[in-house]
Parts: sequence; C-alpha cells; structure tokens
Amino acid sequence: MMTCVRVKVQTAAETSARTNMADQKKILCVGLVCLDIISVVEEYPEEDTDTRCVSQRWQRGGNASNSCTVLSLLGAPCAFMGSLAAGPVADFILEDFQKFGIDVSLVSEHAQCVSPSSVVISNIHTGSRTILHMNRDLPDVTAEDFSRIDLAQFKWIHWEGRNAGEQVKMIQQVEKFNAQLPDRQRIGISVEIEKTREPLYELFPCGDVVFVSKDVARHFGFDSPEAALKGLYPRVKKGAVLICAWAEKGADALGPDGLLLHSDAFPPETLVDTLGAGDTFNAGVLHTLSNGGSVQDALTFGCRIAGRKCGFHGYDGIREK
Ligand SMILES: Nc1ncnc2c1ncn2[C@@H]1O[C@H](COP(=O)(O)OP(=O)(O)OP(=O)(O)O)[C@@H](O)[C@H]1O
Ligand SMILES: OC[C@H]1O[C@](O)(CO)[C@@H](O)[C@@H]1O
Repeated sequence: MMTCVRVKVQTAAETSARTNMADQKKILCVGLVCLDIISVVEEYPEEDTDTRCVSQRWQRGGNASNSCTVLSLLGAPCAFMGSLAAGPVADFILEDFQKFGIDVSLVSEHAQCVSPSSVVISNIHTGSRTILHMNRDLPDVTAEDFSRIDLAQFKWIHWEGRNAGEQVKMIQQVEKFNAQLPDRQRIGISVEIEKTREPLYELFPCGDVVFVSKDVARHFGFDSPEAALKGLYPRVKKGAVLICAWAEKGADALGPDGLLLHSDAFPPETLVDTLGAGDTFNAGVLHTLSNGGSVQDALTFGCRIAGRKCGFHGYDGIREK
C-alpha cells in the first residue's frame, strides 16, 4: 500500500476543530471514492437529443466516501480507506476529503490506474438520480493492506460491500482484535450490501449491523422492508441487527429480539436531490450507534438527516440546521 502524502495546508479553524477531536476514536469507512459529474436537469432527456441543463458540478462520490462526508458534517471524527488513482481527478478528491477534515492516511494510491467516475443525471423536479458508473481498473484495498493499520484508533468500522472475499478477511482481523477487549471497548462492525451481486451476499453473516438495500431486497423477491427483513434475517449472525431503508417509506430494522422497528421518512418541503440519500442514512445510523444510541434512535436520526439531504444539492446543508 502506498500512503498518500499530498496534504493541503489546514486553516486555523480546521486545525482547532481537529485538535478538539484528537482524543476521540474515529469511525472508519472502507469502500469507494469516485468523481460524480452531476448534470441537473428540468426533465429527464430523451435519447439522442441535445438538452441544456440547469447546472453541472463535480462532487466527490462513492458510498463510503459520501458517508464520511456526512459523518464529518455531523462532527464525528472519521477516516476513509479506499483506492485512488493519480492526476487532476484524484487531486480534486483528496482536496475535498481534506476540506471536510476526513482522515485520508489509509488511502492507497495507484498512479497507473484510471479514476472511477459516475455521470449523474439529477432531476430537479423529482429529485431522482440516474447514475452511469465507470470503474475500469482501480483495485480495491485488500486484507493485507488492512492488516497494517492500527485498529486501536477506531470505535466503529463500516464496509461498503465490494471485494467481499477480502472484506470478510478484514472483518475477521477486527473480530480477533475485539476478542481481547472488554465489550464496551470493542470496535463496532457494519457492512452494506447494496448491489445485487452474488459474491456480496457472503457479507450477510459478517456485521453486528447489516444494511441491505431495497434493490437487493427486491432481487430476493421482497416487496417491502418488513418482508425483506423477515426473509433475510436468517442470513445474519447471531445477535446482529439487519436494516433496510426504502426511500419515501423510511427504514426498518430487525434485531435478535424479533421486534420489527420502523421510522417514517422525513420528506423535505421540496424534493431536490436524492443522490447519496442512502449513504447519508447509513452515516446517521453509524453516528447514533457508535455513540451508544438505540437502534430506534439510529433509524429515526438516519431518516431525518437523509430526508433533509433530499431537500438540497450535495451534503453541505446537513451542517446548517
Ligand atoms: N423521496 C424521499 N423522500 C424522503 N426521504 C427519502 C426519499 N428518498 C430517500 N429518502 C431517505 O433516504 C433513506 C435512504 O433511501 P434509499 O435507500 O432509497 O436511498 P438510495 O437509493 O440507496 O440512495 P443512494 O444509493 O443514492 O445513496 C430513506 O430511508 C429515507 O429516509
Ligand atoms: O455507485 C456509485 C455511485 O453511488 C453513489 O455513491 C451514491 O450512493 C455516488 O456518489 C456514486 O457515483
């Protein structure tokens, strides 16, 4: 693993905020960072037409990266672990991570690879986001990369399901580390199974908390979060909590006591942009649980900030209320 050393000079406010957080353990998110090239449109375009859009912007994206953005806006010390290519896109991404005070010391640089990116068509009237993602050759971080990190600095580690075989080995390393610690000092483990790819289902029995998407739920033939949780719960490990978010229906959770928990969604006054709503929800849940909050509080807070996020472009507005 090559460690990135391109560090931007911090402002006094950033330095002081980071110093105040210095003695707190961090939340680590492992997964994708990419460039989102977002075109905001009044109406979804027809194929082979030439449309003028409302605005265009570059935004740092990727599930784990977006969740870090939201965690940092919520004031939670956090770190991102993933891969980055080199060049202007990678520079833009690194600078943006640093703007949010996200620890990037575990980012692996692959200078010879192409930066992953998404073209996103965002409909300003419905809030819908249509994503065209490209990842040509950037490899994910491995269990060997992970074995070099000092786990003692983290209170929670979240994996966005990607190279599941390697991620299972990373989780085993954390379980081994946890086994020597008293309960309250153990690192919380969560995994997200978002894409409908068979190898990712290996992650179901791996987390204390497992996020399963509505896409995966539908793929298994479930048409509601309740049905998905009941049907998929036998796949998680003993004692785990399974969580399923479902856009405007809010989110549900099922734990070892068999009680189904639910939070309604919190729709914004005007639905503007749902890109990253799921990543925002996950960050809200992780923030609450890693601070000792209940699963019900985590669901409600996750839905509250994800709903708020849908009311504006990007993530910055999360900080303002
Ligand atoms: N239209 C909406 N109105 C209100 N809340 C919403 C809406 N869409 C999403 N949310 C909130 O966001 C949470 C996550 O939604 P969902 O799982 O559908 O996102 P997603 O499709 O995974 O998003 P992305 O993949 O872009 O991160 C929901 O539980 C809900 O609280
Ligand atoms: O699948 C990758 C895409 O999904 C997102 O992480 C949103 O959840 C985008 O930022 C990215 O382009």
